[in-house]
Amino acid sequence: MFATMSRLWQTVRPIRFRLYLGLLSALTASIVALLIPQVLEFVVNRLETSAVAATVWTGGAMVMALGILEAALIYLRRVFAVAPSTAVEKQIRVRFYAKVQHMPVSFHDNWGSGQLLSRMMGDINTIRRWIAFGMIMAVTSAVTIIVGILLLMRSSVLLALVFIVAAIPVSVIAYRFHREYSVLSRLSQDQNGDLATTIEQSVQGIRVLKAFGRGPSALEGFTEQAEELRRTEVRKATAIARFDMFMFMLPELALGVALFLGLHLTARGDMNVGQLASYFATATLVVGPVRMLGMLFGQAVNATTALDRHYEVMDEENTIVSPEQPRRVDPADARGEVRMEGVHFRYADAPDHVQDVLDGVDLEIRPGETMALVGVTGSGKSTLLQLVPRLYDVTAGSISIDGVDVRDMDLTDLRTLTAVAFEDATLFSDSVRENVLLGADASLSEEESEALLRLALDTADAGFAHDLPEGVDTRIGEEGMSLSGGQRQRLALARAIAARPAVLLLDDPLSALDTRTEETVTGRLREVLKGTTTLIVAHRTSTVALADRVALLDAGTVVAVGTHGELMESSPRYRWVIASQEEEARRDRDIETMTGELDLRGLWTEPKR
Ligand SMILES: Nc1ncnc2c1ncn2[C@@H]1O[C@H](COP(=O)(O)OP(=O)(O)OP(=O)(O)O)[C@@H](O)[C@H]1O
Repeated sequence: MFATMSRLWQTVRPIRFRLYLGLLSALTASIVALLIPQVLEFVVNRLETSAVAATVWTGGAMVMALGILEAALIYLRRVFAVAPSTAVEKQIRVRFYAKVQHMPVSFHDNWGSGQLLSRMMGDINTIRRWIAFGMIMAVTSAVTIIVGILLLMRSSVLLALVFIVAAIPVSVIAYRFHREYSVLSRLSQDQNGDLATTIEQSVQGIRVLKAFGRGPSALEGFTEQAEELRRTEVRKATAIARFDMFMFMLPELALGVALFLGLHLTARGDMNVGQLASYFATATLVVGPVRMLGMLFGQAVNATTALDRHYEVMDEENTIVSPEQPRRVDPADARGEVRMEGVHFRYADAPDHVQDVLDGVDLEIRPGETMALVGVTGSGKSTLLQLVPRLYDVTAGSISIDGVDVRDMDLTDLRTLTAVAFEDATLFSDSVRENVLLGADASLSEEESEALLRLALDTADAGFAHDLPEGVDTRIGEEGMSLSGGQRQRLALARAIAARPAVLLLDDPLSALDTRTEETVTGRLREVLKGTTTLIVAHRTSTVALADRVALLDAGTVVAVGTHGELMESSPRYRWVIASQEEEARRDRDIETMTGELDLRGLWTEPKR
């Protein structure tokens, strides 16, 4: 806990001064509150010797003034602590977002999105509450208790000892509570993250769940997860309730014993009435922070857990970064020659006995050439494509563009040189324009951007965007208009084209298009892509036709390279892969026809007589 908290102390460095001021205000407010019993003692003792009215007036005015001062200081504590703590919260959140953004794809393969979401929202919120309130109040309560006990000693050492003795079981109970609650707090926050992942997956996969009638079983699974979290929360609440019970009971017991002893001492004349009154007023003020310390202890444990979870992500090492001294490649002068030499790759979670997905790939794509990548499903085509812009790094061998190893380039340069269109087209909740021009040169003038947008949409046969309710300014994506799979794919393709890269990487970008649209797009791509080196994963023979040459990927290596015609003649394996792809395409077409017939029958209704 202390190591984590001292790390937090480094994080709050920019607002430390204001936190000190907040702490000072809170401490002064507590001391002011502790002065009130001293006034009480003074008033009670003076009543016997001085004029009653004057003493009462003076005492009353002093208590009121101290009360107002205490309230003003509490206000100041909030002013000093709350605003800067929200600034730190924002800073922590932005850094977390930046970290998650910069981490390689392999990091995201391992982390559930719900876990990241709950760390980004819930945990950081807990940390902010600890900075703004918990941290200051924990110190203030501890100081109040210490000063309070010193004042109690001033009234009576014996009676103060009663309080000190009560602190022994409190610390034993607090230690045991800490051990139990830390485990429960971590469990609950992890379960919250898992629950968020489940919600996110169910919302994203709602169509699949509905289409396969898996809604009830998904609900069952979710209910079970929610029940587990509920059980953890109940265990947490029980632990807090038990701890709170002792934190309430022990000070009250101490007060009871002190009252018994105090009255006895006063009756014997060892203590005056003023001292007794002051003792009990101070004791009542000390009891508050003791109880609060219990609550704050729970908050400290929650904050430590939240911080540990936060730092777990922040401490993850980013393996895909720009080298310290990158070799500059000017995207404007790039020829786009791609060379792969002895490329090996295996996913981090692959079992030891499994062969590398890419097991020594050698391939050269000439400047301006369009190369199709063909292979059976799972042969590693998408994986190979992702190695070029370093979404993953090769585990051995090298990939170079224009003779420069991609790992020696600045990442921004590399990702300006390359653009990818994935099969699974991701669009953001933004306008068509913003989505398509996402990777476009930011220095283009408005007219140039417009022209580029038009060219990209035309090439990808995405002219439908102009007919949307607000044309290319129509908001699409999750919070906007829903588009069909083919429309989404065409926009993703337009986005890759608009980036005007030297190396274009297309992961089966036409799979959701019907044959006729695919032909149109293929023809236009041929024209526009003249001069752009293109590596295209092809599942359909019609896409292969787009390519100047084809590479056949099999068992982790490139086993044949040549034109489609050459390979059809020379490679039996290629003929077999193409034949299976055509068979698959024929089956898809049959299914399309069958669906059409079914639709017609469904739509046809008996005319009313
Ligand atoms: N993120 C990942 N983590 C672990 N293994 C993965 C990951 N992505 C893919 N794989 C595995 O790597 C192998 C190659 O997958 P890849 O997607 O590259 O094949 P592909 O040839 O593109 O397949 P398809 O034609 O079906 O798209 C597969 O066995 C797959 O299970």
